[in-house]
Amino acid sequence: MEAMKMSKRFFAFGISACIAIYVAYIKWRLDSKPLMGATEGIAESRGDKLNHQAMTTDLSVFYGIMFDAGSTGTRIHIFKFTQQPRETPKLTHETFKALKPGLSAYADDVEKSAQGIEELLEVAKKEVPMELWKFTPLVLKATAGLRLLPGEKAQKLLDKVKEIFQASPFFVRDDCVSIMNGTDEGISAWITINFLTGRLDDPQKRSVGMLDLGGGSTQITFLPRAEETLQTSPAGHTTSFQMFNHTYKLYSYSYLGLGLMSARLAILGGVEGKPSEGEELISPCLPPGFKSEWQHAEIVYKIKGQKAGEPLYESCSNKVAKMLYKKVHKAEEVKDLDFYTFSYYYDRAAEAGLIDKEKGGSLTVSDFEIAAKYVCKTMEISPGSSPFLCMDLTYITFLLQELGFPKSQAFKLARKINNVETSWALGATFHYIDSLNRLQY
Ligand SMILES: O=c1[nH]cnc2c1ncn2[C@@H]1O[C@H](COP(=O)(O)OP(=O)(O)O)[C@@H](O)[C@H]1O
Ligand SMILES: [Ca+2]
Repeated sequence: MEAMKMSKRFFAFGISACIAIYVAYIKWRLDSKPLMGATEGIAESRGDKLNHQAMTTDLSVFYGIMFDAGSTGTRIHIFKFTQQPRETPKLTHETFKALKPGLSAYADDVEKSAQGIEELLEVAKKEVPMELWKFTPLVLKATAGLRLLPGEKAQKLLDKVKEIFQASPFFVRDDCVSIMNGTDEGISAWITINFLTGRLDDPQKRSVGMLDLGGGSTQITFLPRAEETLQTSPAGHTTSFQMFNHTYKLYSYSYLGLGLMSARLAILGGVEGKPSEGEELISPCLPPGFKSEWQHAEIVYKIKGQKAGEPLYESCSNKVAKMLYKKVHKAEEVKDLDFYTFSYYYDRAAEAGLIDKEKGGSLTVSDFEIAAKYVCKTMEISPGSSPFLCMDLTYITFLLQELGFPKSQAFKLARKINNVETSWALGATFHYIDSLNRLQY
């Protein structure tokens, strides 16, 4: 149902507007590569005649501000676009700043959420020239953290942010603050990665798939080549949208509760939103004899490792396999496609020393498995400084296989491409600017 509504919404962007904007994207991508990061020397239009409608006509410089209210943190992305008269816009720069914890951490003290939002807005004020503030769209989209909160609590947080946004000097519409649905999240990230890797200009060119592992939810999005994939997908796992005179039918699904932090809780045997009241959560994935506290979604849990028996990796994988049992749809086709992985896939690979923290790299499912076995083995002797690493790597190893990836499958891990964060934020900004442009017609 959600995906159906989503597809309609995407269609509702308007076919003509979509074609226009994506022709612009494609030309922009082609033109922008050499310009990435090189913003100096570009004349900035600062006249008072600037107005919102002029965004795609007269302006030589414009900006878009996207807040990502994730379950573990809030991040601002400030995108700078340049556009010469009668030419297509180019993405020339991104400014990024992240704060922890996520917005959902303030569910019981909404006023406290203001400080972080205001701090990030200050970054935008520094970055965007003052005379462009009132033409610069400001948007916040929340993901799993707010999806997992009771509706009323989430709404209060959104209302607070909206109040702050409306008092800001930026351009805000009524829809400036919202909870994004999981399919939009996956599609937006898919657009980002295919845009940044230059695959959006040619529908014949093989697109790449996208895997995002957040704190609360995880997404898989790809463009199936086999009709069978679409036909055999469960309801709600496919969606379509119009792009560059082409209808893209994507496989996109977001698993709420299978983000890494939510998965930890499930593996520990806890229930989201319910304190365990003095009771200890004992896990076969934690180092034997290890005892500590773990905070998740504002609740502090007492946690403990199970007594040594089986090797840690063995006992942990049994638990993880049970936790994931029948929760994830295996799409056969994924093994024939190239995928980029984001967020915690990247962070945990970097923490385990599998990739360079800055440069990223390429890894197979087996690499995660070998690292999991190695880390779990070392933890049998000493918990070390990352007591969750055995659990996290084991979970990633199993999740990837549950999603249908064979052990030999290689993934690309990139935090940034051309100095732009690989996240759903850029794709979602495209959509938003597109919807603003539509208002002109
Ligand atoms: O734009 C980004 N740049 C770098 N890392 C990001 C970005 N967005 C999310 N992450 C990473 O995502 C993970 C947390 O996911 P998040 O808090 O977004 O949960 P959610 O997507 O389930 O709401 C962390 O590893 C965080 O570093
Ligand atoms: Ca996220």
